[in-house]
Amino acid sequence: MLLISKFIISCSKPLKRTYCYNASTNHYIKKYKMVIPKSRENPVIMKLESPEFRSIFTDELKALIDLFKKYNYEIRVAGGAVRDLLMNLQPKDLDFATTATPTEMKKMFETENIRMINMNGEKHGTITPRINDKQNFEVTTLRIDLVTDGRHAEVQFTTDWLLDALRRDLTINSLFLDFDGHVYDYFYGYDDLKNRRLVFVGSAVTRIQEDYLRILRYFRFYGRIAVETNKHEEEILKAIRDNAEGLKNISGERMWTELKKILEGNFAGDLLETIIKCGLSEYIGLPENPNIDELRRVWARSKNLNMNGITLLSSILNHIDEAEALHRRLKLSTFDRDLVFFIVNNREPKLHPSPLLPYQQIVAKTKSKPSVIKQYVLEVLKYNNSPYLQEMETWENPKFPINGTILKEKGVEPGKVMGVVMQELKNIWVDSEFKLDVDELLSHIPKILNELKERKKSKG
Ligand SMILES: Nc1ccn([C@@H]2O[C@H](COP(=O)(O)OP(=O)(O)OP(=O)(O)O)[C@@H](O)[C@H]2O)c(=O)n1
Ligand SMILES: [Mg+2]
Repeated sequence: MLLISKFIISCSKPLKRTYCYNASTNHYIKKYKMVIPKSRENPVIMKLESPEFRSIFTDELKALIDLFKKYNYEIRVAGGAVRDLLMNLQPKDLDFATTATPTEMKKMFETENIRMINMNGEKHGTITPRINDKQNFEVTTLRIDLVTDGRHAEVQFTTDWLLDALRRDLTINSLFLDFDGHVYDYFYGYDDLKNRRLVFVGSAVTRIQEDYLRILRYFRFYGRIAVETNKHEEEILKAIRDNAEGLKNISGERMWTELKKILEGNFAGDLLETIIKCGLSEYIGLPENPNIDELRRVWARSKNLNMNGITLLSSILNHIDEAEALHRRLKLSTFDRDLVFFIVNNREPKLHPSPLLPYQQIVAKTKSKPSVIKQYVLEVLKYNNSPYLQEMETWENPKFPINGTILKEKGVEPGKVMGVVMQELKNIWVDSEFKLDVDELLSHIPKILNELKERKKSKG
């Protein structure tokens, strides 16, 4: 049933606005109060004409724009892509906002025989048409988030661009761009972008309580935008500290996606320290007593080495149990999980006359993927700012001179036994610092086979 609801909107400006909405949710919301921060009377602030902007106009996008025009709906680029274009960056992905409701969009695309994919977003207003079987566009109806539990929102569709800007996290992410290049900025996001100032739209507390992941998004964008380390507005840090617990219900995967970007961005060491100081550790899988001194050391010596996020994060871990706890909370990928374990186990500098040899031996002995283990070793060398990093980068794993054919000729039966013999010979070769030749290696076969027999016997 379609209901008309009245929403009272109070502003920080003297003006008081009343909005009427076509509400298609199940609830009849009698009164909805929201505070509108200081906003621009005329939101169009400039006309963008950069090469990056021109480059978004694929044939598919042009077809999409024509379609919305034909049906009289407004559509604009929204959020992060506008921010990136204003910084003369090529946006990674384009999000679109429209005045058309999902039902109206579906009808339009069906009439025009345009396929829609991934209908999961419909509830929150997102429809994804695929044009010319080539390009997908995520188009989301303008909305306000009515009821939020810090993760999910119950939404109300609207045709008011200002209200859609108001539900967004940061002012720099609350901009719209039409296809003539007009930038719409209600909450002074462009000024903040120019001043490299990172602030929430209106109240930081409200925005964070709508979605606690925004705490981490804040730090991520700080790394992207700010020019100076840790110049946060006190009100924002307070809002983060006071709402840290909200992160407890956010999924590990989503948090790790954000945290990894923070750790690989600008000011990563300082931001991680701030994150810890704000009391986020216990909710995001970090140790209770993180090793801040080691974090500072690693950051100071290795910040320019393009470390994997895991490498910097490892510095705060005191022992392997803390790496396990981190993985339990953040649900790391196999690569990241094994990397954190590898670093914690191998970060003590190895004392050897040929400093790289112990690492090269680890790579050469591995049963799985030597190229992956080499990457792990490179991360350990970055962690320690080792002068041998470059040498290790160019080092190639020497080719093991024994293969299956040679072993077969020597009478080793194929299958499990051959696998064991091969690995044993490889270990002997690696321990000889890659020096033993084929004949010297083959002379070890009888001993290995004997040991195998003995082992079998003792197992019974
Ligand atoms: N928790 C979130 C997630 C997203 N957004 C809004 O949705 C837009 C798109 O979200 P997303 O693609 O996740 O982020 P981007 O800002 O586009 O950043 P990125 O370049 O990493 O995609 C954001 O710009 C912001 O306006 C938000 O307000 N709150
Ligand atoms: Mg985006």
